Amino acid sequence: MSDTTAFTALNYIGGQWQPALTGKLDASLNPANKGEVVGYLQSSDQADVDLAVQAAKNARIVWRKLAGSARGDFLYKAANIVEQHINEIAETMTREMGKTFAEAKGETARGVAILRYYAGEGMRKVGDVIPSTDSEAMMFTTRVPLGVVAVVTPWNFPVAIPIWKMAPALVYGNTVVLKPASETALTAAKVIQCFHEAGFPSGVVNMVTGKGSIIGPALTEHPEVNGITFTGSNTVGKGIAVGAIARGAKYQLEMGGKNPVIVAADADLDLAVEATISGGLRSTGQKCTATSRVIVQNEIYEPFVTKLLERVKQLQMGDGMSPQTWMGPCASENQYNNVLSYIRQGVEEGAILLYGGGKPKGLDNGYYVEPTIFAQVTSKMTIAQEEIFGPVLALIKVESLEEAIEAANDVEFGLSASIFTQNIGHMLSFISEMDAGLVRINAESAGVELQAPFGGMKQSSSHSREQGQAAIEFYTSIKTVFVKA
Ligand SMILES: NC(=O)C1=CN([C@@H]2O[C@H](COP(=O)(O)OP(=O)(O)OC[C@H]3O[C@@H](n4cnc5c(N)ncnc54)[C@H](O)[C@@H]3O)[C@@H](O)[C@H]2O)C=CC1
Ligand SMILES: CCCCCC(=O)O
Repeated sequence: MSDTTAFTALNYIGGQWQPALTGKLDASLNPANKGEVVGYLQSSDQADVDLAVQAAKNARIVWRKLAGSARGDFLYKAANIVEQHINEIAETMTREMGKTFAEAKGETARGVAILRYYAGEGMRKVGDVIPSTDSEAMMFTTRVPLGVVAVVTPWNFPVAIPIWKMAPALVYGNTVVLKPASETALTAAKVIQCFHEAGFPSGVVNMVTGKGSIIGPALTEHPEVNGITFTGSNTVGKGIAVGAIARGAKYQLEMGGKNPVIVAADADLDLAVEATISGGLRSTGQKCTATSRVIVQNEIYEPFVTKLLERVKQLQMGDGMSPQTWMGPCASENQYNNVLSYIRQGVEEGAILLYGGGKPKGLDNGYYVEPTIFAQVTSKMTIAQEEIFGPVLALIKVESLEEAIEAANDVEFGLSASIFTQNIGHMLSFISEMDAGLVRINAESAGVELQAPFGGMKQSSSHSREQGQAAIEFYTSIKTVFVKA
């Protein structure tokens, strides 16, 4: 791989880099510097998807017949190559979607760790021996891959999410076709190049880029695609589920969040403030696990808000490539407009704009939105119910802890939730009563660990789990085997 100047990413099909049959390109733009073209991606259509799926189907048998440890060795090689190119991949990520270079490096390092984790999974047991009631028979379970898996991913973690889907899919014997978000297609191409250099057999790993509305359904509804793993918005995810059910394909959805942090009266306020800032505003609030609702007990509301405002005012916005930058721009013009629209709606519905709400001075050349804090937010307001996916925090004041947990649960989502308290009773009540897939005590709502199950409840998920050893449940099918001599 060369430097990170503007370049054109090709599709990767059957072990070959190739242009889309459409002959069309789309531009990938830098949200921190309007008009800067980071590079170009293939604007593919159904015919390109058909080629990729066919290549993945052709590679199935060879790949499945390898031992898990042999498949894992390819992942170890890919991990080493990604690690060697960490700066180039991270810079491409920052220039494509705006997160700071430090965060992009951290995410890429996380991708390396995920690859190594799943490489090791190739050596672990996959079934159980179960005693049959027939004493002359043997019964056991084993697992088989789904076949061809479609991997459809969003722009907010353009390295970690594709890898935490592809690595388990591959080590458990599937072949994959990746469809990355167009906004971060060049970053995806840099990662796929690492898989290419690792020497995966042709057709095991494929990537097709283009408009989600065009090649998304072409891939997820393709009759030769056996499984679909998706992360992104609820709107798109539910559409994928309908198509998958219609043709009996297995699917996995991880979608939106509206994650609360509860600050109890006995909380360590400095810790709670730092976690609210980090969990809510890092990556410009564009994490599905980001904090967006801040539920504070009345007794400490004023000191908490005073500390929060003091800290928010210190945050440095700017181009993610600048070492001074703490928070970059929104990832795209579309995301920027969405966030500003929600801010307007918050004001119109009567929330009090305590801080931010507009464009930071001197940063007109990018899609920047100030860190924004609303007060006097009620649970039924749009900004308390809908996922904004931007640097916007909604403060909700409550009297009791019971009221706090009730407010925390008063949304259709259930991905991640935090509480700050020293009281073990409060912790146990929160763990038991909070309807979320990730519940975190005295820790921010973001920052999941790769070895643990990840996923949401309610409308955040299709209720499977990714990451850790939980991932095997989606990427394989169990066979119960009965053998009589
Ligand atoms: N729960 C989770 O783990 C995560 C959820 N998200 C959610 O995703 C959203 C932001 O990410 P976006 O990329 O904008 O989401 P999105 O849903 O617009 O796109 C996600 C992926 O789906 C593709 N796509 C678009 N239309 C499609 C269709 N009709 N059929 C198949 N694929 C299609 C896109 O090209 C992209 O690759 C937010 O709502 C965020 O909360 C994002 C990251 C993680
Ligand atoms: C798609 C959401 C990824 C969550 C990553 C984190 O909270 O560390």
